[in-house]
Amino acid sequence: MIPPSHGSYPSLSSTMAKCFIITLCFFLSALTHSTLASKARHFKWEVGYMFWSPDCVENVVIGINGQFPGPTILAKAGDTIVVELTNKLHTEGVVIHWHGIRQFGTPWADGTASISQCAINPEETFVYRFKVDRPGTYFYHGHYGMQRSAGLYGSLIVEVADGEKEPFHYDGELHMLLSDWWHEGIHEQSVGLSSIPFRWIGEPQSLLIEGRGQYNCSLAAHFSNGSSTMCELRNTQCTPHILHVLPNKTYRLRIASTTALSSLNLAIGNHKMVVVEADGNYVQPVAVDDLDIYSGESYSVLITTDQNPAMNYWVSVSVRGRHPQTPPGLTILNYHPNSASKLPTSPLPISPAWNDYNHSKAFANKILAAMGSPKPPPHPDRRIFLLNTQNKYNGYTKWAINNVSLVLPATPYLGSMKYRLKNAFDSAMPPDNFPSDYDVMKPPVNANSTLGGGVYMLKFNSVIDVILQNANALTENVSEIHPWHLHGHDFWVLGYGEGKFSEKDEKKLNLKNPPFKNTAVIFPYGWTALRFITDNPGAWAFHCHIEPHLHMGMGVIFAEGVHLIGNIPMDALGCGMTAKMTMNGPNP
Ligand SMILES: O=C1O[C@H]([C@@H](O)CO)C(O)=C1O
Repeated sequence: MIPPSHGSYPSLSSTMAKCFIITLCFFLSALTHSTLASKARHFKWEVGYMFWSPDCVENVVIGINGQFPGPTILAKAGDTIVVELTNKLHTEGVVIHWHGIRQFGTPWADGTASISQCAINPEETFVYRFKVDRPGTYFYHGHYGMQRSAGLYGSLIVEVADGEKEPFHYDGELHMLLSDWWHEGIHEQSVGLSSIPFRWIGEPQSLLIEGRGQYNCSLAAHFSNGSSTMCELRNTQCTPHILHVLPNKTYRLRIASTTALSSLNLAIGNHKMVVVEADGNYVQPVAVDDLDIYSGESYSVLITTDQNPAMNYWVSVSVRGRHPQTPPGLTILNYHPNSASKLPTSPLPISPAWNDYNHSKAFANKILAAMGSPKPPPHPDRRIFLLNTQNKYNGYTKWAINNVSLVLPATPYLGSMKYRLKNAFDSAMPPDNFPSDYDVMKPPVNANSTLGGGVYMLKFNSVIDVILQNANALTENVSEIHPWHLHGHDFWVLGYGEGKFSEKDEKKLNLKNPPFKNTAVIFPYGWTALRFITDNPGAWAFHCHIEPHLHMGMGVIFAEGVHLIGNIPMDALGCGMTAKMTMNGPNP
């Protein structure tokens, strides 16, 4: 018998006690596992370019496992998602962001190139492993360059855990992932954005519903003035995604927008929608005729199929907030047993005028937290004002926040902060405010911005307010919509207001039942007030979800408690100074 290397043999009684404890622990852990049967869901994905006709015109898209949009992930709250992602793009890197998933304890799986990880090189595999802790309607998308615009996206639906119930009833579920589509490829688009003279991407050619649109033809041809032809709809990649329903049932329609640019309005002929969820959080049920959805947002609505069952009905998605040059995206609510090809005889449902901002504001103000939702703390520890302006830098057109246009570093923030690498990014903390005499109603007096990659270092477990302040763009009388998305957290949307935020607006803030969201819009010439708690150690992007705007610098980086994070997987560190560090050891 081999003697123990040190100490004496344990006594019989202590062995028995340990054995008892171990058995008990084993028993308890088995019990916990069986009652909370959370599951790991494994996926193997290959991301690559492929020919595809999203709107009946052949183009190049980024697909996953040969599919566009990418596969839908269905999970239950508490599950662990494991995606082994292999980059088959051949000549460019890739990452995937899991939009709305907070990544508690796994900040390196947030899928943001230069922020949470190094882009995955061609032929390399990166494993995203993270928990979906909360039921809701989510999606995923590329977060490198403009790969989201190229079609790198899909749905991520998290159902309630086994044994749990949703706070509302429904008989069936329908999905609508919304996007916008350009015939010009993303390389031409992004070169245009960073050229002198500036070349804007323009409005999309088509709006897509579940990756399907119809260019140069119309499903509703018989309602237009005869100039557009009927679309060829059978068995093509652009065949509309029909919503099949039975009469007299209630359906949960999960809607998410991953548009690159467009703000959208959704309406269903003859059917009201009852909004019950926004960005993965329950809201006070509210009935609406049409619904605004900005890029980065998701909603669930309930619809009741109580209309004439002999008919089918239009589902229509149209552009708001920008002068539309894109026809509405259409599909059909198909009552069984009608044929899906039986087109509705009623005209398209009425969408509000693209610039009816009062309509949009009224909708935004109707979205309130469901009863029993967590309330915001009464006061912030720190308030950050972020002025959104369109600027110039050396003749290039940019977007800037407090006059700083974001440029991402070669080494992802998360790694350089965790390992305290010197000079890995801009050490200057960006400003918490902008000059008090700045006139938000006029183009910038001095349009020159600076470039920066500094970080807002936030105290861990503190309450942060962000006042997003919109302003006039470079052209007079133009102020645009920007939907802002926060990674790693939800925030309370305390309110929307007009003009420049001032002290008197303080009392307008809703501290009673503000919705908890991850994306919130700023209206032209307005402000939006947000509050969140820095409870998630990591480095997190906060940015305009309009992809070309982010590409032009419209974002900031927040970081909190990075010293508390666990070991970052090596595969996330293979670039910049973290790559050197893994070869040579950290800086002294
Ligand atoms: O960033 C943008 O640039 C154009 C325009 O401002 C200049 O062409 C536009 O509409 C944007 O949203």
